[in-house]
Order: sequence, then structure tokens, then C-alpha cells
Amino acid sequence: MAQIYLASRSPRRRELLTQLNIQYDLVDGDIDERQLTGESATDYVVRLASEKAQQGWRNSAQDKPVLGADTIVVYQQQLLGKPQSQQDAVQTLTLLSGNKHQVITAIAVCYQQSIETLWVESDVEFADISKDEILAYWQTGEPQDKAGSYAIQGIGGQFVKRIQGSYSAIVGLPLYETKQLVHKVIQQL
Ligand SMILES: Cc1cn([C@H]2C[C@H](O)[C@@H](COP(=O)(O)OP(=O)(O)OP(=O)(O)O)O2)c(=O)[nH]c1=O
Repeated sequence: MAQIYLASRSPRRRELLTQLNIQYDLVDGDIDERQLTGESATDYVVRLASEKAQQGWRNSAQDKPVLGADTIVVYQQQLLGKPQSQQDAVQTLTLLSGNKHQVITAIAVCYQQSIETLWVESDVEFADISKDEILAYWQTGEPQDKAGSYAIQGIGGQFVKRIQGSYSAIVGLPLYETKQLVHKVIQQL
């Protein structure tokens, strides 16, 4: 029997949750992901995770907690989302090349009127990457649905020199923190 609902389309999040041995059913948590004017990166990512969990709650049978999550990539206060085009991805990866950026993942667990949230920030340092490498990477199809136009768990892993923080959070769900938060909410039921 499932213990929670997961409000996510992301195959990475499903795999990470399976790693925790948490049984889940899927529910639709689609929301409008636009950033509000003046909203900080952390406020934004926490709000999106919360809205996904709340939307999931509305779409569920409302008999189990709902987990939602969101991941963003930030370079010098600038939010680098999923690429809209090849040009967009080239621009993003050119900014990340040879520099350090942050990946922030927020999770939210919603049950009835209450919601618990947390966020995890990691630093990622990229090697220098050439325009040719960026173009070849775009051709693999991997950057398309990834925040910051790369996947550390895939081919993009070769661009990463160093990380400080949580590897699983960069992929999409911080394993340690997710386990703590889900168990805390389940115990309160
Ligand atoms: C930086 C980075 C991001 N990503 C992914 C994780 C997220 O799936 C995605 C960020 O987009 P999100 O909007 O957080 O998630 P999503 O749209 O894929 O899924 P859902 O909203 O349904 O839960 O980028 C990686 O897979 N690897 C990485 O190294």
C-alpha cells in the first residue's frame, strides 16, 4: 500500500523516491512555474514545490500526504531554467563554463491544511567547456528538460569538477532530507 502521493512527472524523482523504499502513487501536480517580480530564488523554489504539493493534494483522494519538489539553477543571482531552444542552452552552458553556480531543490509535503517545506542548496563547479563541446552536448538531447541545461547524473557529469552539498538534491530530490520530512509527516497522522 502506498504511503504518499508524488506530484511529479520527473522520472529522476520517481527513481530517487524508490531508492528510499517509500511506496507512492502518482498524482498530477502541474502548476504555472513563472517567477514573481521581486521574488528571491529560495522563495521561488519553495513556493513552486509547495504549489505542486497543494495542486497534487487537490487532485488526489486526499487520504495520504503529497510530496512536491522543484529544482532551480542559479548563477550570480540569475535563474537558469529549462532551455527553450538550442541558443538558450548554449547561452546557459557558456555562463556555467569555468564557473561555480548553485543548485537549489525544495521539497514540500502537504496533508490537509498543513504543509511542511525545506530546501537544500549545493555548489557546483564546472570545468571550462568549449562551444563545440556544448553543441555536441545539445545534440545528445540530454539538456532539453533539465534546469540549467545539464544533468549531473548523465553525460553532463563530465563537466562537473566539484560539488559541495547533496548530489541527490542536484538530480532532483535530496534523499536524506526527503526521508526525514516524509517520515515526520507520516508519524504525525
Ligand atoms: C541541475 C540538474 C537538473 N536536473 C533536472 C531535475 C528536474 O527534473 C529538472 C528541473 O525541473 P523541475 O521543474 O524541478 O522538475 P520537472 O519539471 O522535471 O518535474 P516535476 O515538476 O513534474 O516534478 O532538472 C537533473 O536531472 N540533473 C541536474 O544535474
